[in-house]
Amino acid sequence: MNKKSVRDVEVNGKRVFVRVDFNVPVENGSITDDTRIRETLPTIQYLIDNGAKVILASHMGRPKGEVVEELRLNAAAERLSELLGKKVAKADEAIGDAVKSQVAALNNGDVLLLENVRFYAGEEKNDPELAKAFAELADLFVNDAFGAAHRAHASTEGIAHHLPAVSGLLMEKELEVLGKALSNPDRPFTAIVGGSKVKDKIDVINKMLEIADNVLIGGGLSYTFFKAQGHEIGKSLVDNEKLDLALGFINKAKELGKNFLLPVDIIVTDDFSADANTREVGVDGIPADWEGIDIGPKTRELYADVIKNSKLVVWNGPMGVFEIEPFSHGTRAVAQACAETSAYTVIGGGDSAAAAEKFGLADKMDHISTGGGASLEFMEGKKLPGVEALKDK
Ligand SMILES: Nc1ncnc2c1ncn2[C@@H]1O[C@H](COP(=O)(O)OP(=O)(O)O)[C@@H](O)[C@H]1O
Ligand SMILES: O=C(OP(=O)(O)O)[C@H](O)COP(=O)(O)O
Repeated sequence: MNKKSVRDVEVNGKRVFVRVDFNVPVENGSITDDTRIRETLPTIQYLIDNGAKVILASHMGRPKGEVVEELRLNAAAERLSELLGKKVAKADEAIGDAVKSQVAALNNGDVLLLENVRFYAGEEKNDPELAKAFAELADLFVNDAFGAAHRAHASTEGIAHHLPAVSGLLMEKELEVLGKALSNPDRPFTAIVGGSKVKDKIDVINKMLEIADNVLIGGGLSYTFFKAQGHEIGKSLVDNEKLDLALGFINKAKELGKNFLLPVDIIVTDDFSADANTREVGVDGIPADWEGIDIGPKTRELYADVIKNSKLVVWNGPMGVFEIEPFSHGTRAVAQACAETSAYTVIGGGDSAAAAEKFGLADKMDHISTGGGASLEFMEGKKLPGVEALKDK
């Protein structure tokens, strides 16, 4: 990576403002998945061990500039305390005199978590005044919030204009792994793109057609391709405005000599529920009043084979409605193949990460990104503002 990391600067005795992404799922006040908190431990522990005064900041949810009680970061502070085996102080605000006093009271190695930065309207507007107020709390800015790196907000981008700014260790790891896939992939390189909407995945499919050897398509976005090819798709998900684009991708793959695979069979259903009727059909067999909901067994085998013969696999988006058990087999088969292959496997956050977790296969993957939107934008080849703002090496 060409950006400086926390290891490249002196932190001893310094007040260090660390932007993390503690935007974790919470149900009834309890955190249901603390992956994003655990993944920041190397950076926080490094700073503690090296005598920094650690000031953590994060967003949670989308409170739109107002205080929303359920979106306070108290549960995150408690979980972090447990994981570090050390008291983490929690501020009830993110700027202001009370916070300044709490920062002034920090000893080397102490940790303070500020309140949700999105309680301030200036955060998402990247307001320079708010960025300055954050910067005044610290001597150094460390960005470890890969999950929010695609946002140009006051605590991810603005603050970097007022303080020396470097990456944290999680940010560094994410950029290294995803960056290698983009710039110097081991081959055969297979990209798997699924999920619900074509429009969300256009740029990533386009980029993958250019850099990968195999592009496997699944999930709801397949049906736009099928319709573009003239197949009956019944009530399946479709984006009628993207039919030409879908055909364009098929042609582009041919021109570039890429192996672009669409499902060869499909599970269809007459209702979007666990006890609905289902059938396995070929791509020409979707009944007019049914919808495609998962890839079929032949496709599962075909895709698993490609995955097993790859050296690098990048997966973004489920193959079907995996949240409902009878429609989860395609996504499970892809996850299983990713778990078994000797290829280096990268999961691009979001629903595919949730699926791998649900099937108990998460620890068999080589890298699961902590950023859904961020990893997608990165894989599309876009620049991430939270990274661009950091110091070059
Ligand atoms: N055939 C399908 N029809 C409707 N929805 C689908 C289909 N296949 C997958 N989905 C849905 O797509 C959603 C995930 O889409 P998306 O957000 O694009 O993925 P990701 O978060 O991995 O990028 C899941 O909730 C899944 O149920
Ligand atoms: O959870 C997040 O997004 P993700 O689900 O796309 O990874 C990040 O914390 C960014 O949150 P945001 O999309 O509200 O800016």
